[in-house]
Amino acid sequence: MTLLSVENLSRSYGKLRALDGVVLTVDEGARHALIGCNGAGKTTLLHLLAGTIRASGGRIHYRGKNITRLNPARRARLGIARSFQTPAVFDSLTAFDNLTVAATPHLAGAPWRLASRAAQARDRAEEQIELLGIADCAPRLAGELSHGQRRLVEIGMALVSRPRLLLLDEPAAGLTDTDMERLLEALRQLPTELAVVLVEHHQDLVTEIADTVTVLHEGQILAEGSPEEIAADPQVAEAYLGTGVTP
Ligand SMILES: Nc1ncnc2c1ncn2[C@@H]1O[C@H](COP(=O)(O)OP(=O)(O)OP(=O)(O)O)[C@@H](O)[C@H]1O
Repeated sequence: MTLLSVENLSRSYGKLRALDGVVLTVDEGARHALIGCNGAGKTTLLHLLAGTIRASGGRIHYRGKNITRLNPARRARLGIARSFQTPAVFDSLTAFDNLTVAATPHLAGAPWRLASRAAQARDRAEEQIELLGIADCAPRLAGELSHGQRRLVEIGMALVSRPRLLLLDEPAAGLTDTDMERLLEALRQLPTELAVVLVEHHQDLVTEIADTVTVLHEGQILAEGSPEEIAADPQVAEAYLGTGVTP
């Protein structure tokens, strides 16, 4: 079933068409990767889906509702969560407290029932820490964690809201091999009903995680298919030629 559909989406910066007439469908529970050379428009598309920038044209529908003009907070309340290229965590809080803080705005119940909400937030944080396999990080200050651990904490912060759509911007960027293995394991454990859209340069991660890959080139969709189809697509290879990168 379709969760997200993007029609003719465009974004300009002055005269530059960073994104130009993009059409995209993401099903419930999909694992959808966005790839492309530097400057292809991947992060722009992710920002547009999260609502952190406005579209110059086109529409975004999420669960049948037109969300094109909704701000990020309203999209978050509808179940759209995201991570950033540089992990956005509170350095002076423990990993556990980061997740607890992130869970709090998403809890049901009257805002004045503070004790009950705090307990719920801690339960959610605990559950997520367990699922992501980061119990060793939980009592430590986020500022003292490795880049890869901070990345997992940030993904945990997105997941405690129990989203239906998770947007990940280059989750593997700058990770060591060990952290990469932890990230892959965490992504494999994500709930099957959760849809994930990820921007990623790391080919192994895309092949392992994605069921659909969309290739962006100069703001437009160049190709879409399974990771195997994309790897065999001569147009895609051509687009990457001269960049020193293979898809
Ligand atoms: N705030 C901005 N102001 C002006 N131009 C921008 C802005 N943000 C992005 N661009 C331009 O829009 C185009 C698409 O950028 P975007 O960051 O979406 O590409 P990308 O595919 O994510 O690249 P990368 O892999 O390097 O992160 C680029 O030419 C970029 O320079």
